[in-house]
Amino acid sequence: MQSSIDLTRLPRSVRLGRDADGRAELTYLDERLLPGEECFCSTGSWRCVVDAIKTLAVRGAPAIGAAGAAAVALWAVNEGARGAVSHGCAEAGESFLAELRPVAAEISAARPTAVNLTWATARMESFAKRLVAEGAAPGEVADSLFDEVLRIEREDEKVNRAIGAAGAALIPEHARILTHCNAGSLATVFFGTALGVVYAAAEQGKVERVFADETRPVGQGARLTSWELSRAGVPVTVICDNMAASLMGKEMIDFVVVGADRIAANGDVANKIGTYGVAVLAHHHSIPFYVAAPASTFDVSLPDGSAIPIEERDPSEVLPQPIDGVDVYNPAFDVTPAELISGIITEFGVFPPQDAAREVAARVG
Ligand SMILES: CSC[C@H]1O[C@H](OP(=O)(O)O)[C@H](O)[C@@H]1O
Repeated sequence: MQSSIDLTRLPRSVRLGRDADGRAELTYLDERLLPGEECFCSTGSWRCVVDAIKTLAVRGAPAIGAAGAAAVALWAVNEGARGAVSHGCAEAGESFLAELRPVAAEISAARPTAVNLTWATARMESFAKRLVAEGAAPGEVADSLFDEVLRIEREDEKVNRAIGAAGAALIPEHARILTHCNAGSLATVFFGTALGVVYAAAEQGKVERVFADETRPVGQGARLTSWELSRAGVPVTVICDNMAASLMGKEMIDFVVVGADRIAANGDVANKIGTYGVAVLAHHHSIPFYVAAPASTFDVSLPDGSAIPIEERDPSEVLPQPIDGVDVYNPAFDVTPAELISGIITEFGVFPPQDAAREVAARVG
C-alpha cells in the first residue's frame, strides 16, 4: 500500500552550527509556541540553552540530551577556549577542564529525570579529558567538542530510524495506536522514538489512526504530537487523558507505544506523568504496551525505578489561577513497572523489559 507519509514536512528540533563570525550557535524550535507558531531561536549562550531546557522550549529526553551536549560546545568554543589560550598547552588544558566541570554540572542539572542529559554531558567531558591527555590545546578541544555534537545529532536520527524499523514489525495491519505525551521528532533531533515506530509503520501502510492523549498539564500530546503527525500525514485524533479507558473498553485501541526518560536496570520506565495509568489500562484490556527508547535512555546504575528522580514542576502548569488555601502537586513523570510493559523497542531490537538493559549494554560495548 502506497503511504502518503511525508516526513520532509517535519522540522529538526535542534541543530548546532556557526554564526557569521564563526561562533558556535544552537538553533532550536521553541516548542512552547507550537502549534500556533513555528519559531526557531538561535543562541551562542550555553546559559540560554539551559534556560530553554528548563522552560520546555526544548524538551524530550533525546532532544535535551543533544541540546545539553550543544550547550557544552557553546561554552567550549565561545568562552572556554578563548579564555585559556594564554597558558602553555598542559596547563591550559587542565585549566580548560577545570572550568568545564561546573559548566557541565549546571547543564546536567537543568532537568533531573531524563538521563540523556547527564549521558550527553558525561560523553562530552570524557571526550575533552581524552583530548587534553593527548596534548590538545583548548582551541582544538573546543573544535573537537563541536564536531562531537554533530556526531550526536547524526547518531540520534540513525538510532531513531532503527527503533522505528524494529517497532514497526510489531504493529498489526490497520492499527489504531494510542500514544501519551510526545515522543516524536519534536522530542528528538529528528524522527522520534515512539512516533518513529508510528512513522515507520505508517510508511508500510499499517497505521489506520493514532489517538493522542492530550497529556495534561503541559499538553505535549494535544499540541505537539497532533501537530507533527498531521504535518507528516498520519491520521490523528486528540483525546483527553481520561478518555483512554473508554476507548480501550470499546476495543478502539490495538497498540500502545510511548517514549521514556529513564529506564532502570530491571526495566522499570520513567516517562511522562500518566504513562503508568495508561500501562495499567492496557494491561487490564490485554493491549500490547511498548516503550521505545535509545540506549542513551538506560541507567543501569539504578537497580529499579524507585530511585529515578522525578521532576516536580511549577504549580502554575496545573492551576494557572492559584486558589487560596489550595495546594498543587505537579510531578512531571511517573514510573511504570516492568511487569506492565510488553517490550522495550531499542535501536538493537525489541527485548523483554527485564532483559533490555543487559541486552543493550552487551551491544553498546
Ligand atoms: C522521546 S522520549 C520524550 C519524553 O520526554 C517527555 O517529557 P517532556 O516533554 O517533559 O520533556 C515525555 O516524557 C516523553 O515521553
